[in-house]
Amino acid sequence: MLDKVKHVILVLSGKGGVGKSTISTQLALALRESGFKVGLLDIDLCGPSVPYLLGLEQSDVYQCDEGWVPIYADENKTLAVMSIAFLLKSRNDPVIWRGPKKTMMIRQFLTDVKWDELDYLIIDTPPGTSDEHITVMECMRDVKCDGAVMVTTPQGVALDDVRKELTFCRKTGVHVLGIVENMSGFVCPHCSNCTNIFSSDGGVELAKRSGVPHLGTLPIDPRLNVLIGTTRSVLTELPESNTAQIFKSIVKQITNGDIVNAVKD
Ligand SMILES: Nc1ncnc2c1ncn2[C@@H]1O[C@H](COP(=O)(O)OP(=O)(O)OP(=O)(O)O)[C@@H](O)[C@H]1O
Ligand code: SF4
Repeated sequence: MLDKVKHVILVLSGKGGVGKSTISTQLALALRESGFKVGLLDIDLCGPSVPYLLGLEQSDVYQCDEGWVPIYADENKTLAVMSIAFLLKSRNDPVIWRGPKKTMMIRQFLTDVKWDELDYLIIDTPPGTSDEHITVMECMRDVKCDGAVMVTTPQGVALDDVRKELTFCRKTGVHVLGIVENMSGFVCPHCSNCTNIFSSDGGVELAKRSGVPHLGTLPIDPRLNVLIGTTRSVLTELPESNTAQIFKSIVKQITNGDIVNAVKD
């Protein structure tokens, strides 16, 4: 049930392991810190890691007459979380459902979670352009989805996959809000200097060439990993860091509505 949800934002990546779940989670937390009521829906059947990232693995979800009730990550109920992982007996259980069951589960997840009033619902999707992906996109046609934030690393292989993903979005009619380049350079935990280990600015270039906004470039920041297993935001924990400033800027761009309108026009 998305009728009480004002904005829906998908987080996509062409490839696994590029930081999609980390960005979905920190984006949700950053939106919460900015005063919004937020939901985070993890439908990454390949690796549903949101409960792990937020330290909610032991939480149990239950079903009421109106659907699944999400887990609230805080007392004020400003962050509601639902993940496919909550339905697995153990975090190590693989999701071995075949196509139709997976598809049905995703559809149900998009329609049968009892979200309260939310300003933003962030959806962490499976990577790539698989069947599950197509299902998500199809369902999004019926939902007032603002668009997708695309996550990539700066390397060529990841960028190739993002290119495919951009084409996929165009074909399925999902607006692309912009590209976030992740793991671009390494922030030294001692002196906070950022060193470009691999190539850099690949995401920026791709955004420019594709005519899609570049939302920000995040370095590999080992301090982000300290936040794993908590519901703490980089905005409150590392307020002076470049990483926090980038998340702030992404939130600003998403919430001021310009990019939503720019891509829709
Ligand atoms: N900017 C970053 N700085 C430091 N570590 C990061 C950063 N982004 C992601 N990571 C780490 O990289 C690993 C992979 O990230 P994550 O699980 O978010 O990727 P993913 O794209 O969601 O992967 P999957 O496709 O498997 O779901 C995690 O251990 C995460 O903590
Ligand atoms: S980045 Fe700075 S603190 Fe880190 S290893 Fe290099 S000189 Fe030392």
